Amino acid sequence: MKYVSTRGQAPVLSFEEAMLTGLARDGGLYVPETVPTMSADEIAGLAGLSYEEVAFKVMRPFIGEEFTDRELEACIRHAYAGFGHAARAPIKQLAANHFLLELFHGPTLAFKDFAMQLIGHLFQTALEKRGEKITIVGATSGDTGSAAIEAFRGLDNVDVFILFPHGRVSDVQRRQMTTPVEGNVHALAVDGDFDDCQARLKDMFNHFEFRDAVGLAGVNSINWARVLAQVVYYFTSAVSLGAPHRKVSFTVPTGNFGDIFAGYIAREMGLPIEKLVIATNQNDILHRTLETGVYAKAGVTPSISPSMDIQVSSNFERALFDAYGRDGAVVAKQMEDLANGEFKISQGAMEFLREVFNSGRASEDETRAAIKDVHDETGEVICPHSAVGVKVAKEHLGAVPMITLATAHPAKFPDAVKEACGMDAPLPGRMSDLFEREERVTRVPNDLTAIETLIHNRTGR
Ligand SMILES: Cc1ncc(COP(=O)(O)O)c(C=O)c1O
Ligand SMILES: N[C@@H](CCOP(=O)(O)O)C(=O)O
Repeated sequence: MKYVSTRGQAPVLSFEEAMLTGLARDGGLYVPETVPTMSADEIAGLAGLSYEEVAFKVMRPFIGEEFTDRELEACIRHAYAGFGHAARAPIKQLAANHFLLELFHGPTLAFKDFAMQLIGHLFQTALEKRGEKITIVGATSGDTGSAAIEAFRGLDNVDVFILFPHGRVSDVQRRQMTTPVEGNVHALAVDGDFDDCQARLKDMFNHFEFRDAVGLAGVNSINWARVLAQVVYYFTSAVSLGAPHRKVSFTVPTGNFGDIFAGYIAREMGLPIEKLVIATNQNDILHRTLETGVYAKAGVTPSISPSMDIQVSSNFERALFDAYGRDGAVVAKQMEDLANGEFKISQGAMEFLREVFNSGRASEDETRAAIKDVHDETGEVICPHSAVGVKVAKEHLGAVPMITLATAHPAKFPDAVKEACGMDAPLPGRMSDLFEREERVTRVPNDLTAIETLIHNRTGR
């Protein structure tokens, strides 16, 4: 299996190379040259298998010979062993035709653990064989950072630097990043928003002298391996509701477009998904784009679902690449236009996107109302991101079962949850002393040179 860049100018890589490389050297994102498919019989054969067994069958065709079957099996087994639910991604019924896919039973209580725990083990396996040391830099609006730190803390051959927007993540999210004691973990609070953090990260990847000196690697959904690991729960949940004999739809709370793009890949592989619904909060650039055909930045407004406070939605580039018939030059031009604030998508590409994706948005009040309604109707307490999903999903319910992704545990956002439905959302016992632990964080300006200098100094590279 080979991987190509969405901008068409970077070297074609293997899975392992693409995983260790992160952002392509032409600024694009790696995608598989062709997407392997599964027949209806193969999908039907997933019924009754464990999450780990499905993960192996779904991911194996994307992963080259650099990982043996044994190595891949071991990585998958270790990745999910620490999850707090035997099913890993259990499903709950909310209404007759509406289901909630709980993706928050991993160690840091958000869906990011599904991919991050796995790539932690894949990176380790690859780096040990190669005898290499790397510097991971991640940008986070709250959840990717804690999941990355959890997956890579204490490793000798990895330093991990996480850029998060100062004052714009929840207290629980911040403390998950700032309280680990391991010396290879560096939490950096940036004076800016998530888009600034992600832009500085991409600047570092595009600064080849720095990139090569520190051995830069990325674990944001820039990294194809992150997206791949997220494809698995689309299969487990759809099959548990009767796929491939029965179609399903998904609503996905969306920010950086990685999670819903994983659903798109599942659909391309042959999973019978009728609708993939993009659910945005008040930072609704993706919903507006689907409606108008113009991707226009409008500034980020902080919300009660802070992990989705994003305007530059990185993985949308992967969808555009397919929408434009895999023409990297067109994608590169659109991304160049975005630097000036917006780009217009062609009619043909919009038809492609609208064929696959639906969309909706939830205001702050609608998000709070969805938390309350779900609690009143089912007794479940959900997080604000999941509530954005539920609100939008309800507008798209039909004959086909709808699965809404519950992307984080409510305990990560206790204030918003309490205000919305009056319920406390306590942290699980193993984290109950989170607010007594000492924080270690460095405040940094939104400035490439300052951040690169800090990383040079801390790593000695
Ligand atoms: C809790 C939560 N929900 C939803 C999202 C959106 O996911 P994506 O960025 O993959 O669209 C994120 C992060 O982005 C998140 O942390
Ligand atoms: N919501 C994310 C933003 C980064 O997303 P990623 O999937 O590209 O890593 C976060 O919590 O950090």
